[in-house]
Amino acid sequence: MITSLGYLRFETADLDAWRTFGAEVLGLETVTGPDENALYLRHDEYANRFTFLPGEADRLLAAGWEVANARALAETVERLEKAGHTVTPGTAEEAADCRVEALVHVDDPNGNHLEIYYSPAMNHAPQVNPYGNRFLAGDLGLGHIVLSASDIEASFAFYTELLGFRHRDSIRFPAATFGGPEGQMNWVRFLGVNARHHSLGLCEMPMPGMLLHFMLELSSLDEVGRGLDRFNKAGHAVQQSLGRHTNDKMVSFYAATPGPFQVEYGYDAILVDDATWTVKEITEDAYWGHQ
Ligand SMILES: Cc1ccc(O)c(O)c1CC[C@@H]1C(=O)CC[C@]2(C)C(=O)CC[C@@H]12
Ligand SMILES: [Fe+2]
Repeated sequence: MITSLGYLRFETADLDAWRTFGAEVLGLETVTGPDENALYLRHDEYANRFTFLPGEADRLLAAGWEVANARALAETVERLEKAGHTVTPGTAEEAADCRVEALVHVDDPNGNHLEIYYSPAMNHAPQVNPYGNRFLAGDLGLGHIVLSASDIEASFAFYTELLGFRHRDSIRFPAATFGGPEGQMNWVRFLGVNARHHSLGLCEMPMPGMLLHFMLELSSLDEVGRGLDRFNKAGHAVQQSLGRHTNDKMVSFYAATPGPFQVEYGYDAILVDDATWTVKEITEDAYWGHQ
């Protein structure tokens, strides 16, 4: 059973752009790591939350998902293999690079690559950033990601039945918005693994699985507002204006990154109690804003 979204690893054709964007716009802390050609960033006590490796393209290489301990990892591997998925152990070098004790590799049914790990290294030096940002992460995980899935049923079953993700809510949107057939409605499904409302969104789209956005949560409206100023000043176009979501109640905006996906920068999301939560369908993505 997955307990949180732990890390993201990217390939990038423009490491310098991410170096500047990560530190100066997102307000993350640049940290050192084993590969001197890579860029490492963090925003809480976890030693490594974001790794960028120089390469040909800009894409998410892996989402790292945490389990409680070695036993939980072994049980998860067994469940995946029993269901017919190929699970490959990570090497010692990969674990060292991700700052975890051990990890395994597996693909979801739409080709999004996951790593499942236990025992992330902590960095106990105070997290420093020039903007006084206090990111809400820790046990809630680094934030959330939204992935595309052409066969959303297969990915939904994979994450909920094999990895313990809980369905929180869904929204329908016209398939034509993203190149699908006229008149058809597609789903976005929101899944949680801890008190964060969603750690994963699955967006039904007729294309190979890829990252659509990742979300970072801050502690105040002013941190989001000052972020908005930095995005605008740095020329990272805001692509959806400030607004409040109807499901997790987060106030956020979406902006371009140096990659072909967006970042959502927000605050004020609710926490979910699994004991009392029931699945909903939301029929608007925002109470206001997000234009
Ligand atoms: C509706 C919603 C609630 C919480 C979130 O964190 C969140 O990112 C969203 C937006 C989901 C959003 C959508 O509803 C329509 C299709 C969208 C725009 C995408 O292509 C990615 C995000 C999707
Ligand atoms: Fe989001």
